[in-house]
Amino acid sequence: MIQFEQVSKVYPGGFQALKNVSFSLAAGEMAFLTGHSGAGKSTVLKLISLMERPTTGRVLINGHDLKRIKRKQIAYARRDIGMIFQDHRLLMDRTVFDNVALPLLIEGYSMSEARKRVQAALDKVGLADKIRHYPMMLSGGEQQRVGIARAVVNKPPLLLADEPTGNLDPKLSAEIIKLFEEFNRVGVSVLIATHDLSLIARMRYRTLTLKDGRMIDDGLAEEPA
Ligand SMILES: Nc1ncnc2c1ncn2[C@@H]1O[C@H](COP(=O)(O)OP(=O)(O)OP(=O)(O)O)[C@@H](O)[C@H]1O
Repeated sequence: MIQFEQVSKVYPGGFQALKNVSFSLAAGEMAFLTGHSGAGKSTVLKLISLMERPTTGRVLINGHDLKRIKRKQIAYARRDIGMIFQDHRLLMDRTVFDNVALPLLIEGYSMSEARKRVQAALDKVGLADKIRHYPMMLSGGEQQRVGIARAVVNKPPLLLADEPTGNLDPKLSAEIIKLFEEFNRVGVSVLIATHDLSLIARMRYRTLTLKDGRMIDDGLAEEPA
């Protein structure tokens, strides 16, 4: 699904965020990406979602070299990726329905089809009864679940999450991870960037570890002492 081959990224200004990073994530796999602040986790996600381009090396998605995707094709290519952010990036002056429907309406779905899909996505994250609410009326955990519903509403084969539990307590964090597991169980590939090692250790998933832009480990995380 995702393949990094000797990828380096130097940002304008000269900072090298990634150094010769190679790894792959198989279709249907779920893994965590961890490392200290500034280690390069978000940069990896930005390269996959075409928000940044590698300086050297190749990033392939389903065998397609992202270098071949032209600027005009980026929006189309991104439809296959559901993105989830720590700050969920909801439109606060729009209802839950409007927020989740947005990607579908941009893609040109009819309102009646969008309504069905939004309902199904909100059902999956357990928020069907909050469809007319505004994000302000929801708890932090609920807001994050609206963000997840928006990411999955057009059924992308890949979910990328950047610190999705960053603002949540351990119990809510576990619930969010359980949701990712449910999507993974039906075949969606999931890559979750987080610095929360205790969360990862409890999960026993494959964990990719970055340090100063290098991939230093790829295996199961250790339980913190
Ligand atoms: N657009 C940019 N321009 C210049 N430098 C950048 C840019 N984006 C990120 N960086 C630098 O690259 C390094 C890696 O950033 P990145 O956001 O990938 O790290 P991270 O592991 O996700 O960190 P955090 O956990 O703090 O979000 C950081 O030192 C950051 O300052």
